[in-house]
Amino acid sequence: MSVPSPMANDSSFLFSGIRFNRKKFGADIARFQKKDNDTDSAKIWTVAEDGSAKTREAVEEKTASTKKRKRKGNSSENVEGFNVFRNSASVAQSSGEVQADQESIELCKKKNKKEQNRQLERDAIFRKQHNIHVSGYNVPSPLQSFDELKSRYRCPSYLLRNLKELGFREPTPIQRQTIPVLLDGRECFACAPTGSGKTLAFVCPMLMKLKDPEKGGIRAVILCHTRELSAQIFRECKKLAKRKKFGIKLMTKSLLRNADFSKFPCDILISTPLRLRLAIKKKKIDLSRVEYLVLDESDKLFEPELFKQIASVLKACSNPSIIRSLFSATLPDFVEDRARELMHDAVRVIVGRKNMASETIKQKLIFTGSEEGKLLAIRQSFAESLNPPVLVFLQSKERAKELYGELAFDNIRVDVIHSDLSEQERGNAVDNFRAGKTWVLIATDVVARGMDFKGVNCVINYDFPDSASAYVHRIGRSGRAGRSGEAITFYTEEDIPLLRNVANLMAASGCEVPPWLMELQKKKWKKHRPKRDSISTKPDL
Ligand SMILES: Nc1ncnc2c1ncn2[C@@H]1O[C@H](COP(=O)(O)OP(=O)(O)OP(=O)(O)O)[C@@H](O)[C@H]1O
Repeated sequence: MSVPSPMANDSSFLFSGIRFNRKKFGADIARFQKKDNDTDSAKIWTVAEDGSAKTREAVEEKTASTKKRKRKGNSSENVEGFNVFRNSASVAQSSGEVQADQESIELCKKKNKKEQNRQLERDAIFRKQHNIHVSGYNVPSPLQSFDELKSRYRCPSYLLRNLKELGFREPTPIQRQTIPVLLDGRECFACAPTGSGKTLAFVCPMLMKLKDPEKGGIRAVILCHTRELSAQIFRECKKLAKRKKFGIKLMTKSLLRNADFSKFPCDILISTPLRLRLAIKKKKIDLSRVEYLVLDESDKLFEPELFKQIASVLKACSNPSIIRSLFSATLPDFVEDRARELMHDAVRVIVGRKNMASETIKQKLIFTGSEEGKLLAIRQSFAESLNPPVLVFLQSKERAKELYGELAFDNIRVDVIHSDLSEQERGNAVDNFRAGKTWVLIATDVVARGMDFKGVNCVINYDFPDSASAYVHRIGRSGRAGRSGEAITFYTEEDIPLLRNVANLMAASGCEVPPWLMELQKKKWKKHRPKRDSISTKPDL
């Protein structure tokens, strides 16, 4: 079939292969030309640089010169071009013309379909290589590289430069898939291992979508469960937004107390649910313009004690075109169910297997017999080979304080973090650990999730974790961003019923587990916080 040049007559190329009586339908041609010179329908078929006729999409892909358009609508747009003309009452095409017309549409559809299928195959292979699993309608292709952010999505150069300066050469699997999903305006819930770059996976598309700073209210909200994690995400946002004057705010105690939220220009607000709920209730903060909402560590946020606060934030974010996304390294079924209820047409993205520990962590179980045995074991381990930074987790703040009391006088730089400390003290503990001033940080689960302490060599579960997700998140403070790490879990008699559960998690992430452990009976996790003997060796006063 020959393709007339689009230059000869603006409408002629629409009817390639059709004999058309121009004299008879002159009036309609004139009307059509006038109206649709610039519409999508008039540009469905165009001539590529090599002179061949291609769909608009194919040419755009090749030259990457025009702005991204919604793919969804393309096929209907194709047909619409013809419909506009056909519906004109004055047109009465002969049956031959109609047939040729339809053949041309069919051919075009077939070509499109073939190319779409090929792309789907390429995407499936690429996802398999990167262990990405998706479900949902019409999931966009994963990113091959950060450069594709520019060619496919016109990523501004400040952001590409910042990515480069931060040393991010290749997107991680979760970034490869969720960035295009969010840039396509789709809601999503995502699960990927600890330390796999989920923060960038939601901050990068958010900055791209916000485009430029504005002063008309709060445009994006990131919620996470602790102040420490909020502060960390705030810093990451600032680094990624460098050279662009976005209003990025952290909901601190003083902001909550002093800010006039009626005049609050803010592009991105990062907060814990509790503080944002207080701001909604007491300060009447307006979230009705929020376009993007991220729930980080979403499974934690959906737990009963935080859900009430989350619910009031979700309600206040009343913009009907809001894009919401959920991220975590653990995604229990009840959170998936909630996500499906909450979101429209959401895409589900899982990297690796759901709820799995990172494969870069060497995991060990040590039987210590008693509380005394634990203290002996940790001292011995530090004496033999203390390789800081080391994080030690305990099941309660009381026990964290007790262990700190024991180790503070050994010759190691040790600190403690728990919820009884002030915001300032907690911040200092985190900063000193990050700066290498503290070698061993004793902690409760307050820093078990999300915290990115670079280069933690070893995590010690002094007290057995209280759930599978606690285990995955705690040990995930080491072995981040592809680095290797180590995790040691002490156990006593009280923990034996749940030993098999941890053994399963270890085996699933590729660790060697003694066969006898795999033969133990599996028990359903319940909040596992047995009453333990005191750690303190000092006599009671
Ligand atoms: N594309 C990338 N290339 C190299 N490093 C990256 C890349 N993206 C993020 N990182 C780095 O990986 C580390 C972990 O990232 P991040 O804290 O976002 O992990 P996460 O998946 O959110 O972990 P968690 O589940 O524990 O919250 C950070 O130090 C971050 O700077």
